[in-house]
Amino acid sequence: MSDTLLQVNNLTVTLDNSKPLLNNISFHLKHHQCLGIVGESGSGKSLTCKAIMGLLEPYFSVQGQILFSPKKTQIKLQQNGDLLKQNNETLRFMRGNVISVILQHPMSAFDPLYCVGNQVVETLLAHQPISKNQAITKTLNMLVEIGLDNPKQIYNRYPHQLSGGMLQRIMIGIALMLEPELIIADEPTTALDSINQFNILKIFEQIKQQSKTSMIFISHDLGVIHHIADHILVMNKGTIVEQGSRDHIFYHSKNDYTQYLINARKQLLAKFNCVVQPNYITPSSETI
Ligand SMILES: Nc1ncnc2c1ncn2[C@@H]1O[C@H](COP(=O)(O)OP(=O)(O)OP(=O)(O)O)[C@@H](O)[C@H]1O
Repeated sequence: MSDTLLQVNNLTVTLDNSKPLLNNISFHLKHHQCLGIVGESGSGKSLTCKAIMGLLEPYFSVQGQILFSPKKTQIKLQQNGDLLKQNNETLRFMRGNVISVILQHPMSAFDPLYCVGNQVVETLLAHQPISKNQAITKTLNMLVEIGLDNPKQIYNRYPHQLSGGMLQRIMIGIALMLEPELIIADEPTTALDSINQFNILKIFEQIKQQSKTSMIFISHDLGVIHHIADHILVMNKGTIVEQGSRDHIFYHSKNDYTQYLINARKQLLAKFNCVVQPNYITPSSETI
């Protein structure tokens, strides 16, 4: 069996016959690997993931192939597994069961009128053939696993009674409980304060170490990508300007745009260090 989970070939997304928003991009993701996608705002990171999820609005014109080869045979995909050619029913099944997405603003993913525990249980029941009691037990266990104390209390809280970091952990917990083959995390730490960012990154690192699922991790923050990704795509204006292993991108890239992003990050870090440590001297090779 091939070790490639996802193979994107010449994906082009256009709107109203104007300049492509995604222009002929190709990349792949291996099973159990984490692919980081980095680039400035508007470079096409989210559109790429929406295309994979089958969530592009119908007014976009899409060309190319998104070949998906899951190991679990829960579903028979048509046309070589090209996600652009599956029907809506298959795509609906895939979302959650096979591909899960974690977004930037966890608050918007929860219904403010119901306590979070019930929402997790309902999601589980919609996807797995288990009883309500089993779903409740699984939910309480999950809350402990993602590091939240007092799971029974958290279960009965409404979304507005929990912090963004707690809700984001619960979103990740839900995604993991559904045991998808691919998790797409679209800027999952961007809306969080730095302590929560750190904690959420630790959870993603654990997911990687357990190596049960493959991941696409989108961020405009090179520090985050450096932490988590095995392989990296650098995007700019709808194209992939460079792709390669983490070491290649961070330590051996000759690409001007990649260099520009890395230098911008280093300068920011040096400025931060100067502020918190007045006697700080910038080393010639500041780390990411
Ligand atoms: N629904 C839409 N309708 C029209 N244009 C869109 C739509 N969604 C995205 N675009 C355009 O496609 C381009 C890529 O957007 P995309 O959201 O993928 O960028 P991004 O790299 O994810 O940026 P950010 O980091 O700000 O989320 C942008 O020029 C954006 O304006």
